[in-house]
Amino acid sequence: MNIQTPILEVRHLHKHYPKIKAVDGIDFSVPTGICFGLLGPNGAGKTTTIEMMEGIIRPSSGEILYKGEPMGPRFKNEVGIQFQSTALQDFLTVREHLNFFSRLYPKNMSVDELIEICSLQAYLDRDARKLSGGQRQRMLLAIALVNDPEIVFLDEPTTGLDPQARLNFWELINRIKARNKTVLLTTHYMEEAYKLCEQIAIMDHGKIIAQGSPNQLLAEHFQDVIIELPASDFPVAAQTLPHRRLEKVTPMIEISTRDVNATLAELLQAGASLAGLQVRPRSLEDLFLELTGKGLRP
Ligand SMILES: Nc1ncnc2c1ncn2[C@@H]1O[C@H](COP(=O)(O)OP(=O)(O)OP(=O)(O)O)[C@@H](O)[C@H]1O
Repeated sequence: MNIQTPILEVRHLHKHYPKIKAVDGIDFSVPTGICFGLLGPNGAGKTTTIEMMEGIIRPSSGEILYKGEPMGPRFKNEVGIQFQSTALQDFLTVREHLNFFSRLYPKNMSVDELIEICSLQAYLDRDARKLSGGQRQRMLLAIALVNDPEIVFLDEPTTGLDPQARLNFWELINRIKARNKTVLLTTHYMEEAYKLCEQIAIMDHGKIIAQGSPNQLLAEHFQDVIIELPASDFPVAAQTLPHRRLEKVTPMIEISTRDVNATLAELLQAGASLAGLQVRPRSLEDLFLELTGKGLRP
């Protein structure tokens, strides 16, 4: 493989159902060794896209290339897919699951390595049905890695996990990346995408509406920063500042500014208390809202 050849390339990909264009002509490429995030609101077409890339459903038209060639048996041997928990066998322990799935592939990562990477030491003899959400996701990740894949597909792997379990899972993804594996991730969590992904593509209505590195996209779309302060501290005299109320989320006011000093001076002059004030850069969540007009809540 030429060093420049992306590990995966999607060209003019469509998936049309009788009543909907689930995926409507998308193009992107995934360089080797990065974490690539596919983002979008509910129904955007992420799962349909990822399932075509995994070879689970057939595109209506377009093509997907693996290492520059149409997907074939080589791809099947070199891909790892994190299954949903329904793929687990009743009554088997974590160790038994890893042994069971390892035997299905000619090429393996050793069970000891899987245990180490996915931090499963403490649960090896536990019945898989008795694992917490975070522990189950770690075991499913280990199963996705049994064939020592070059590319790993993770479809919303942290949905429903508590913040600590999500943080633990991010650490595992970083361990996988450190082994030069490519990760294809879908997520509803913008912070997750920002922390893990070198590149993202944002989908809506079956199309890609933005793609690039998170920081590059933020720089392209925003030149301002946000000043946040409690709505109760926002004086009437400052209403001319460009602001928006977040009443539905928190009783806060967000003020967009390119000149923080000038805006702070204006707020003080209008009699605002700055005690509860925060200044933050624009986030991927802001970008997502701006591009799709929708909040991201799993
Ligand atoms: N087999 C199918 N038959 C008909 N319509 C489908 C089928 N699969 C998906 N769709 C529709 O295609 C659109 C895209 O669905 P998809 O599951 O890919 O979205 P998504 O971005 O993964 O959403 P979510 O974040 O909710 O998982 C949706 O409107 C969905 O209802």
